[in-house]
Amino acid sequence: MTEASGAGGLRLRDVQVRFDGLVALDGVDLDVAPGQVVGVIGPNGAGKTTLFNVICGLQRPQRGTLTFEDRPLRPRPHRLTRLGIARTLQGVGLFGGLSVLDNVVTGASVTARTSVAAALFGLPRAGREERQLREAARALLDELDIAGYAHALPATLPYAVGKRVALARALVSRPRLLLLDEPAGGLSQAEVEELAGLITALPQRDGCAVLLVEHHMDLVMKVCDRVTVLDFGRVIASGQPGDIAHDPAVIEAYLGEAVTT
Ligand SMILES: Nc1ncnc2c1ncn2[C@@H]1O[C@H](COP(=O)(O)OP(=O)(O)OP(=O)(O)O)[C@@H](O)[C@H]1O
Repeated sequence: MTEASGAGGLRLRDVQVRFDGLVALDGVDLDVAPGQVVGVIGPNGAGKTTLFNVICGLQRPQRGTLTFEDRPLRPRPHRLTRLGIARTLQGVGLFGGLSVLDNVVTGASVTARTSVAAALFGLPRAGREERQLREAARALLDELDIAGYAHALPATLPYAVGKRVALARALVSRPRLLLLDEPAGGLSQAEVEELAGLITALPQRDGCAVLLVEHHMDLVMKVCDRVTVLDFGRVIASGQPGDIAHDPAVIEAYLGEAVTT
């Protein structure tokens, strides 16, 4: 396990988001070090989605700072991959008219785009990069055990396969930080187990760090190096999963529900 240092990875300090009178995030600090898997949990309405949206650039905080790799981070949803950040969304969110392989390729279209000009004018570099990209996409499908679906359309896929395709699409840009929004939603227990294996392996990919916003407590406790717990927009606990599970404030926030490791 890696200790949180904040250096180099993602760092949020004193982030506040208000919706009219409601404080959705209240002075939130969060660190995700390179190669670390960090979970964000909390009861309904705790601010998890708002926090995810702040990091993706979908929500501007009224206060606070974000840094990534020691530089100020001003995220915009459509420019995240250029910064070395990728995300998967709740549900699946694939392009219905594109094959699985083409869906994965779109995940890299920003970083790998050989300059639109090169593609437009048919320069050889464009073709070569396109081929390399498709090879990388195929390799990812293989790695995620879904190569057999490369030419299928999203509507024909089992739900869990669609989620893997979405993961492949996020990974093809070789992100240094991957944001996962409730990846276990809608999966069976066996599929969650498989997902746990995939997430745990992610840091071996170029030291990719993972921020996991998730309701599924078993998954969080199993795969995370550190966990941050939100309640009413505030961080009420942050630490290793084993400590979090026994933290009285966390147990109270979950109204005594078992937080199991
Ligand atoms: N666009 C918005 N306008 C007004 N209030 C909002 C908005 N988005 C979120 N909120 C409120 O902010 C608080 C935090 O919501 P958020 O969706 O971030 O919580 P959450 O932890 O993701 O909840 P859940 O687990 O139910 O998805 C809630 O009280 C919610 O009602």
